[in-house]
Amino acid sequence: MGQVFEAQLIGTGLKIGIVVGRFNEFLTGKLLGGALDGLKRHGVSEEDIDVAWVPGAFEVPFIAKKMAETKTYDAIIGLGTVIRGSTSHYDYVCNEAAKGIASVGLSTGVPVIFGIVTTENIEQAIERSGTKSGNKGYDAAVSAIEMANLNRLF
Ligand SMILES: Nc1c(NC[C@H](O)[C@H](O)[C@H](O)CO)[nH]c(=O)[nH]c1=O
Ligand SMILES: CC(=O)[C@@H](O)COP(=O)(O)O
Repeated sequence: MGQVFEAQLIGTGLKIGIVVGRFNEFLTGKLLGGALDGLKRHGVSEEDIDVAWVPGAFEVPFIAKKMAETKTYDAIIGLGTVIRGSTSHYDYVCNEAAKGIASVGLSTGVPVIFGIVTTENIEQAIERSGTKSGNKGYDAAVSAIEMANLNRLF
């Protein structure tokens, strides 16, 4: 076997950008709280975390790209909550957010984490924002630390 690359979950010294959608703010605020908790518990200093609010999940990739292009962040976390309504709007917002986040990471070389909750209804969103299914913001923070450290190995 060749080398095995596996990163530590140690956030000391990492600089992290967070982009969070204001749409459904009563839930995205909880995701942001979870992300901040996850980063700080793993050693990221508060002054090394920058937060940018955008109107909704659709706009997350645009500002994530701006942040990534500064080359000052070790990883960027995109947070948002998209809840299906009665039209096709949901699909457009989710698809662009997912595609955009993936594309920013690949084009800039800075890991961008997909912390967008996409649900069929509000109950599912609440469950993933700090209640029975945990907090997807916290999970995104842990992924950001892992990817930032893994990225340094290549
Ligand atoms: N319906 C949701 C949206 N919609 C707004 C879009 O994200 C965007 O801000 C608007 O179309 C202007 O470009 N955003 C969410 O984050 N969550 C939703 O459920
Ligand atoms: C995901 C959304 O954009 C959603 O809030 C839109 O709801 P609707 O499809 O009922 O307009």
